[in-house]
Amino acid sequence: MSDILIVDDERDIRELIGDILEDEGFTTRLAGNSNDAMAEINKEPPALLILDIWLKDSKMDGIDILKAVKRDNPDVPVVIISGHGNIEIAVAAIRQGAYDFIEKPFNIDQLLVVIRRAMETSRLRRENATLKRGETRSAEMLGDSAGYRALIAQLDKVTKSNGRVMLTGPAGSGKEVAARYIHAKSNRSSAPFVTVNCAGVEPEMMEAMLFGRESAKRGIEPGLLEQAHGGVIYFDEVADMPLGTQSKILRVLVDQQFNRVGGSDKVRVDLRVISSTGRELQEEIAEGRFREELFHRLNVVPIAVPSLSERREDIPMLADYFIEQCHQSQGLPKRTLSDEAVALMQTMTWPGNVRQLKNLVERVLILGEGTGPIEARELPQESAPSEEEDGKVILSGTLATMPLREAREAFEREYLLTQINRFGGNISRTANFVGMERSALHRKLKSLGVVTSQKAGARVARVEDEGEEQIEQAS
Ligand SMILES: Nc1ncnc2c1ncn2[C@@H]1O[C@H](COP(=O)(O)OP(=O)(O)OP(=O)(O)O)[C@@H](O)[C@H]1O
Repeated sequence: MSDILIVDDERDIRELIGDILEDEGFTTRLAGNSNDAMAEINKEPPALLILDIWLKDSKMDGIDILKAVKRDNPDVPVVIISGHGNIEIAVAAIRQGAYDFIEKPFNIDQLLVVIRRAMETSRLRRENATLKRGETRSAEMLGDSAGYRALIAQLDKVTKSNGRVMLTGPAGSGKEVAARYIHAKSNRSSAPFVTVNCAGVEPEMMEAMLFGRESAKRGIEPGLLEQAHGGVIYFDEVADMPLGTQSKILRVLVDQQFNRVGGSDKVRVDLRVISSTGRELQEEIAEGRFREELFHRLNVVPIAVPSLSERREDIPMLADYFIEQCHQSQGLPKRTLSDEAVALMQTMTWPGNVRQLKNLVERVLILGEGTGPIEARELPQESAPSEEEDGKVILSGTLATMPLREAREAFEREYLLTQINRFGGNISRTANFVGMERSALHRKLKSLGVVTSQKAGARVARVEDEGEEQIEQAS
């Protein structure tokens, strides 16, 4: 597909451009007014449209044609030809979705560079759209909890604007999924969504990757910014962007244009920028690791993505969804979750958030026992509470699956056994510490089936009906 439609009311110009492009191996069609142009487009949308802004003897001017094309054939790149001194109109055209503009009088090399780049970007965009179709399932966003619904309400508010969004939240909470949601619901949804993994790229490679490269030997290699033209660029973990690159990105945000590495021509891009961070950017600024000016430019609309522990109600729905995904993509058994397994999952700590849940589901399905419901014993038992959870009670897996009365008894038994052994079996000190009368503690221990005994010089506390020593030796 290398068919280019050239629309210009000056016959000499359209024929000149046509001849140049034919010499370069493109097929061209020509139109001298808006009626002919629209007829050609409706007959067969071209691979590229070169469009003069001012069209004499026409019902529509170039901007009207541009709008019609962007409405009906948004994938067709449009290069505007503008008369000298009409730069504002050309910039307005870019806002309407034109790919780029060239000013009359133009030289042939300049024209060819712009056209090749437009064709290349359009090809990448089609490829990206194909990839995206395959990816849409994984970008699906699920939930029904209050925290999730509040997030969706905020995301919905920003989809129709062009405002820069900063998504904050812990690792694996779904920041990228949220960014893809904004893109999919915006009027840029048919244009690319390009992720820049700021943490995963060597600082010295970052600029070539973002801005592209230009050299006599290898020609033009468009970078990610160019590939995202018209769409969304997502800076994942923006705090990891090297300081030098931060300054350059700041310039791009101010000027809306940049040079490729090794190139002298300015490249213009129309982008919506979404960034994410799991770190506190104010701290990074205070430490001199993040540029404050860039922060203010990127942080126009801050949106917090809740951690999984702030939206525990969503866990069953998410787990079912991941089971279905594993079944579809890897043929793993489509198991259900037992009530105990759900209760355990809803009380566990999830430092890795939704990603951790997804990985856990996959692991259980791979290693699991048969095809029946997933049982609590197949899930990892909670390790010691982390420091972050300081002061918060972490339920052990078994406790979480019991009715309150039993859970309370189990807790009291465990708690008192621990205290008695901590105080070397001394009931008075234990009673004093736990805040009970000595006699009341005795009665409590009895009702819980805990006996204390002197053995080998140390007092040990154990649960009577299990007949098993809970703690081998008190200190
Ligand atoms: N609401 C959701 N519904 C369905 N899947 C989700 C949801 N949130 C996250 N996921 C899945 O969890 C995984 C992690 O999500 P994502 O990559 O968006 O997190 P992140 O916050 O961007 O992580 P990081 O900060 O580590 O890059 C992905 O596989 C994603 O598909």
